[in-house]
Amino acid sequence: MIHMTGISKVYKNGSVALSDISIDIEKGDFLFVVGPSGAGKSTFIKLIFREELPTKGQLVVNGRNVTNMPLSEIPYLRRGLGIVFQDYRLLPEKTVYENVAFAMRVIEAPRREIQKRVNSVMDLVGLKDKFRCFPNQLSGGEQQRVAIARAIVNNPVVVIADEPTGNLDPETSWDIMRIFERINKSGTTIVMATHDKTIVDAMRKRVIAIERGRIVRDQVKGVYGYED
Ligand SMILES: Nc1ncnc2c1ncn2[C@@H]1O[C@H](COP(=O)(O)OP(=O)(O)OP(=O)(O)O)[C@@H](O)[C@H]1O
Repeated sequence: MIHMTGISKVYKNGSVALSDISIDIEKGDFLFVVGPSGAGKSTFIKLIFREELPTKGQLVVNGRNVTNMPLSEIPYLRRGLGIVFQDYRLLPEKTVYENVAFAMRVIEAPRREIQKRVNSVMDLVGLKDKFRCFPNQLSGGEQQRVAIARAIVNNPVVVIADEPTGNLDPETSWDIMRIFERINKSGTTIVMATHDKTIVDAMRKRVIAIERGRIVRDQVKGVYGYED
């Protein structure tokens, strides 16, 4: 599903974000990426959706070699991925319905199919009564639900999330994590960078810890492993 071999990332200013990372993430995995601030977690996530290119190494995502991918193929790579950010990144001038439907319009799905699918994912995230709202009329937790609905509307094989509960209170964070767990139960791979110790310790999923750009721990039913 996602295979990294000897991946390093050095930014233009000389910052070494990742050094010689190798990891295999398989279909259905639920992977937490933890580690101190500045360790390389966001860079790890950004490489997967080709927001950044590795400086060295091989990266294959959903059977596509990301390392030497022409720019014209990036949209096809991203169609197989759902991406969720800490700050939601919804389109402010579009309604909730349009924010979610937009991802399907881009791939020119038929109108009826869009309606059916948007209904179904909005149901899954528990937001059916907010179709006509604009993002600024929603709470942070609700906005993140919309962002998750948008991420999964095209049935991605992998959902990657960078600190999706970073701006949310503990109770709302749990609501969001239960949605991710449901998505994972249907066979979708989840890769999530997080600083949320309580959630990681309670969920006992696969955990990798990154420190100074290296994977220093890879556990099957892992724990957060750092103080808050
Ligand atoms: N665009 C960039 N240009 C230069 N250096 C960068 C860039 N993005 C990240 N870095 C550097 O790369 C290193 C890893 O950063 P990264 O954002 O991946 O860490 P992180 O583990 O996600 O941190 P946090 O938990 O604080 O979000 C840091 O030293 C950071 O300063």
